[in-house]
Amino acid sequence: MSSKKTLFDKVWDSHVVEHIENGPDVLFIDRHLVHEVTSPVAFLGLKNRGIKVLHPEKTFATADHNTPTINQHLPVEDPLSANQLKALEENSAAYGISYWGLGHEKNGIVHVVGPEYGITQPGATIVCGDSHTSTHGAFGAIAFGIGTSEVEMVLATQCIMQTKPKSMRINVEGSLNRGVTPKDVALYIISQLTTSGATGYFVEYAGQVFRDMTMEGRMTVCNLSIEMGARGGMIAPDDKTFEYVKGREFSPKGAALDKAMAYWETLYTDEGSQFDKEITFDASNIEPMITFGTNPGMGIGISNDIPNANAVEGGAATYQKSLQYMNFNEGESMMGKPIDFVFLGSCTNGRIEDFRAFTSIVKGRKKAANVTAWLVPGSHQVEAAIKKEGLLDILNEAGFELREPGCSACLAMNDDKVPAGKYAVSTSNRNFEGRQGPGSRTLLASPLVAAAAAVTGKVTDPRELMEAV
Ligand SMILES: CC(C)[C@@](O)(CC(=O)O)C(=O)O
Ligand code: SF4
Repeated sequence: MSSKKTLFDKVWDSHVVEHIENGPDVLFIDRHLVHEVTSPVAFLGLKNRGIKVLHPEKTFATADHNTPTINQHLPVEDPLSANQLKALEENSAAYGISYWGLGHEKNGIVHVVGPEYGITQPGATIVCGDSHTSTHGAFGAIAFGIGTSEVEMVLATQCIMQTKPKSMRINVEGSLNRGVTPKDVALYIISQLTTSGATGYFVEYAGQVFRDMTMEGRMTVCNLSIEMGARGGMIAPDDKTFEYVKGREFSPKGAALDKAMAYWETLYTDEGSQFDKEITFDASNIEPMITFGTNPGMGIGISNDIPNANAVEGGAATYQKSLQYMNFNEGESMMGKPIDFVFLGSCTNGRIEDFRAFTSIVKGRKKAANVTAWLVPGSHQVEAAIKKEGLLDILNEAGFELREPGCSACLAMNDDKVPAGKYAVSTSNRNFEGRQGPGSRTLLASPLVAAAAAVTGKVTDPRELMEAV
């Protein structure tokens, strides 16, 4: 048995409380993030069994899915949303869990505020009743989504039973071309692997492209791991990671930080470690991406034409159904297709870096008259940074308004829904049928592509609008 270990092995093995013979491992969970959608039934389970939350100090709740993104100071009108939010507030109070509800200065999308407040740390195990929990892997944590019954298990025991996934390393070597963002890297990888290409694996992203990325960019990539079926995704922590984490409210300080750093600096894959699967891509092959179908794997480089059915895994019938829903045809170019909505936000691309990118394109231009644009910061910290950096003035000048934090139009669980038949260029992570509202048609893309569409009113290559370098 080789003593060489992958990053994933190191973190996983250091959290195994018990191994069940021919069964799963029992993992200790360092941080448990909670939101209003997948927690009510879990808390009810605790109540029915008369047990309490074992580690409330390791559990953090925020409201994000059902929240309106305007007039958050007013009562929530939608009765279902109001009930969900009220239940989370009451459960958090009953079980002694910190709750960042509507109007709280720390409120925001769960996968945005976790890192912002230092809850997310290298080498930790982090779970949430949400498949985009993989976001936190950007810090070298093992972070993954769990179901409601597992939420209850973690609340009660701070542990979870998990079968160890296989390990995959995805390398992207070289440097990104102009106009290519971390979102494009992720959509490109998913288009190559398909939505099931990493099923059963936990992925480590490695190579120059990820080393060169900011923490926000790394979070975007890890966030999308689930969209190729992976259990999670992670990137080895480095000085960029440590600088991001240090000084945040819940990150270690003083001697505790020195101790943590000693552990964090061991978090890398040993030279010569073996992965169950390893794939390498060349960054020079990646251009701005856009999806044309109804799963995140149905993406193409923006200058390419929609591929024909037999070129696509999953069968011609499924593919045709998808094109029918989108009212697109094989062989068509995406460029120039008229769009109706633009959504900048979500746990994938709702951070300050995303608003900087969007603003860089719309600066000095005007929102297209036929476009409804929703610009939704991932948190109040992002909102404050947008204002502090003067981005809001530029956005307002271009005809855009900034909303208040929340999941918003990423999914149709709040007031922000895209009407049936309308096309939305969206910086979120899912383009399933009806994801943004019944009959809505989602084109997943980067903040640059979203901005280019917002000012032209149609699918546009952002490189045509970028300052010549
Ligand atoms: C549906 C919602 C709760 C969710 O956050 C769930 C998830 O990501 O698992 C999503 O974005 O699909
Ligand atoms: S922003 Fe979208 S993907 Fe992320 S947690 Fe909210 S609903 Fe889920």
